[in-house]
Amino acid sequence: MPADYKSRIGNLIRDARKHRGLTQAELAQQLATSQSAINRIEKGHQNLSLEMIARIGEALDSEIVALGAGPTHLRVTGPTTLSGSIDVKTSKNAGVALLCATLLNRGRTTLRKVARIEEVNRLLEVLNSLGVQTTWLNDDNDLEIVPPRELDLHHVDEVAARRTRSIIMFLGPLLHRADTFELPYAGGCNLGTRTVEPHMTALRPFGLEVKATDGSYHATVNRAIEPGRPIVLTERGDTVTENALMAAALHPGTTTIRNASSNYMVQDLCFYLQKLGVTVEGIGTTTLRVTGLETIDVDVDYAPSEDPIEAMSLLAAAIVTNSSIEVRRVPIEFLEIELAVLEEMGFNYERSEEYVARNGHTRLVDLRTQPSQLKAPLDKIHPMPFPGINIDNLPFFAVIASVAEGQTLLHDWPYDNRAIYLTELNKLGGQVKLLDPHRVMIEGPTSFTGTEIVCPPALRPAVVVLLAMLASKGTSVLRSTYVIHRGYEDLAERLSQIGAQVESFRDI
Ligand SMILES: CC(=O)N[C@H]1[C@@H](OP(=O)(O)OP(=O)(O)OC[C@H]2O[C@@H](n3ccc(=O)[nH]c3=O)[C@H](O)[C@@H]2O)O[C@H](CO)[C@@H](O)[C@@H]1O
Ligand SMILES: C=C(OP(=O)(O)O)C(=O)O
Repeated sequence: MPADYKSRIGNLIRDARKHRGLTQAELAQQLATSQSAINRIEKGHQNLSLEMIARIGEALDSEIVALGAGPTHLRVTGPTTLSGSIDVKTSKNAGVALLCATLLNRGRTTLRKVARIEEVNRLLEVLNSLGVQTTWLNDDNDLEIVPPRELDLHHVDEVAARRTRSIIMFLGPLLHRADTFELPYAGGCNLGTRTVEPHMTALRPFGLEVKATDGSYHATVNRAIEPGRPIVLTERGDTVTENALMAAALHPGTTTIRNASSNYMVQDLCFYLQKLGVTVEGIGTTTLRVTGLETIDVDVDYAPSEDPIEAMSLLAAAIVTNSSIEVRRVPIEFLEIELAVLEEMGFNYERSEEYVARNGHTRLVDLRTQPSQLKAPLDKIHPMPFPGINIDNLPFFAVIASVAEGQTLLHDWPYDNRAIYLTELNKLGGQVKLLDPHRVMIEGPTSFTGTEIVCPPALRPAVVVLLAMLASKGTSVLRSTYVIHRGYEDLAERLSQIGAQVESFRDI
């Protein structure tokens, strides 16, 4: 094995091990070898058998070398200047909430222009395993969902379910369909502990009890219990609010939900529930009043709105490459604060008149970015539940701050284990210092230089690395991009259409 191959494989193994949060000694123990052997492997000083590479890949849940239909990677040549126009697609988070909500309806739901992403694919697999028929109708990604008369809750596709966090949103609708059921544990990005306790607070008033054992949630429903007073959420979480809304939608009577999230995906869900005939008042506020129905059996058509996080990603792509592009169909009401901060940092852009999204409610604009000289903001940047900087948009400020003059402090208070992935930018020449698990200090401006990086196991930080690669001099390789496909449809292809040099490949 030539030396540079050994050190490349060693680097991949070291990165994958660190992403899994393992020490060399812990990995060594799993492989029944010594810490010094792992150290030699990672330094590229050790010949490796194919069998050993496969065992390491298994221990790290990351294929180091794949054959045939293995993971996809991206090769990026930079630095790039982007040009032209790009449309924002509909959101992952509304898409998954709406798919779960179709379980409330015995009739047919048609969802328009659904984001065709892996997160949606996993949920479709789970729905199919329950007997739900789902059909992509055309190239516009319109999706038809027809539930069976009786759901088959005994053959849940566990493999698919464990790869998505959204499975947790089956609890709200399913508690009306069965007295007992089991669901596999929720998966998704590796962002630190995210407990289900807030969901229990929201759903206990509907008689739901959940015991977590053997990798599954065992749910039982006591029909004698009904919400007697307002449900007060302990966290203003998006999926928690959605679970409470879905439980309330099939509860005849009025349920009040306080400390509700008023974020974009929650609003899309509320508009869909209204189409189902459910009364929802207070949309866009933190108090929702839902008057549910005994049964719902209607054929409905709904078009979820555009994704503010994808819009932010595309703006960040333009900013980091200092490009003038038009980003169309931006849901401006969910990006206003991000834009205000960017303006403070010196970002120039033009906005079109507002127009209404296909859901008939969300306000959209087209934005034309202009090359701008950015400076660090005076204050730290931190997210808040809506209306605030979106929690999922915070990581994009890391790559934006990297091209701004001065020091920027990002405070990711909600997630215990996400800020660390932003230090991946250092491999491209960035200066991102982890101050503690929640805070990074970024020093700019940076001239990025291309290199090879394994996608961190978190969607937004992985895209942040990709965007920095667009701005990096030379060739970069981003490995194992499934995590990006969880949330973005054809991102590499769409970036290529506006001038990026990105190609997708697999190992042979
Ligand atoms: C499918 C979907 O819609 N996913 C979104 C949803 O996930 P989801 O609703 O599952 O988010 P969580 O409930 O896990 O909340 C995210 C993190 O924020 C913390 N937290 C949240 C709210 C709060 O008031 N206080 C608090 O501390 C939680 O403890 C957790 O660590 O909301 C997250 C936060 O907007 C987004 O990152 C996800 O993209
Ligand atoms: C954290 C995210 O999503 P999820 O809740 O699906 O992991 C995200 O969209 O950035």
